[in-house]
Amino acid sequence: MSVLKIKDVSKIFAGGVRAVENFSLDVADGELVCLLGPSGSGKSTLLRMVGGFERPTSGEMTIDGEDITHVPPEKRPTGMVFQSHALWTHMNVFKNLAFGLKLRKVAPDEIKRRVEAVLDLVGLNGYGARHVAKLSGGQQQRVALARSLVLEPKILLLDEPFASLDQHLRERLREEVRDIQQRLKITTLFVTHGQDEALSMADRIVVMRDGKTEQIDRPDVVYREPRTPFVAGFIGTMNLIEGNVANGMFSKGGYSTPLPVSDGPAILAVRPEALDLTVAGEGSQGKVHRVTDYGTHGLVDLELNDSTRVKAMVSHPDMFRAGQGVTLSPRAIAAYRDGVVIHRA
Ligand SMILES: Nc1ncnc2c1ncn2[C@@H]1O[C@H](COP(=O)(O)OP(=O)(O)OP(=O)(O)O)[C@@H](O)[C@H]1O
Repeated sequence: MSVLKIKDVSKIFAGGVRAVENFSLDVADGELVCLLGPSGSGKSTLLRMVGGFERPTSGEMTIDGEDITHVPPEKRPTGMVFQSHALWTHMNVFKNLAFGLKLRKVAPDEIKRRVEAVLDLVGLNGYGARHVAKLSGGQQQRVALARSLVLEPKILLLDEPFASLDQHLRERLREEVRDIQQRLKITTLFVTHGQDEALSMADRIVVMRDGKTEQIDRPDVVYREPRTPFVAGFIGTMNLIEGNVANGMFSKGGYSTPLPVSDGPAILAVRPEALDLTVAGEGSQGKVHRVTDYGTHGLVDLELNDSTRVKAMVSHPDMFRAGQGVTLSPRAIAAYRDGVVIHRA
């Protein structure tokens, strides 16, 4: 059953910036949905509208069937964790967490119980008396998460909460947050522009571009069946080869492959891991430009005859060297025309 319903929501800022346009999404109970997209695609604006920090220009939002479109943030059953965590640095951890509960007139012993439980949940057991300013970046971000969770929101809103942390810590916190989210079964909207984050955490991903939805699907589906060339190029590494189709053959720079679609321009999409290379003298379709050995696998950068660059993942990089001619055999392809998929095999 869906808890959060966003229906035809738009936000046009003063000056005419269309940050979000006719956006609709239903989020199921306990689901974690990632809003993924490049900078400026409207992710934060959308999240802020759900949290009540920004007013939609049009459209409506409901939580458990109740219209929240114009309800102020503090009256919504949502908890938001911002990129810059905005903790009260003059207070200790306990006071940071207790503050919201006090405002809600929760009894002191109940406050103590809830704060301790949530500190335990985020791995900060015993940190209550510590001053926030004396904590590491990762610990501060855990306190920020705890401060939202202690109010037991129906919906947790996370706006790039790990953006300021180093890669290693980011990966650890990502796993911790996913664990906590699944343990509490808390419905969560998570903004990120990191595809790894979205692919590893989300039940579903919303790929956004220019304030609009490009695709809403499970991570594996977004990866394997991107609906548009934009999604194909944004998620993971993808070769997007712009060429032409004539009589059922796609060609580009000396490379050609059967493609059963009508004549005209097409973009061929092939993942590096789905492209087999064979060393060939005569009749080669491309030339090896560079080989990188990553130990577990290799990556071959090659050039088609017209200088189009293509990447292929290989299991034996030592079989290839710069300057060699190769032929290309894709094992899985998709083709796009006019921004939509026209063929998949
Ligand atoms: N208060 C504002 N006034 C005017 N324009 C704004 C305002 N806030 C955001 N915008 C514009 O709305 C668009 C969407 O911005 P938003 O911050 O939602 O994108 P985003 O996808 O979250 O980007 P990022 O990943 O960089 O945070 C951008 O063009 C931005 O410049």
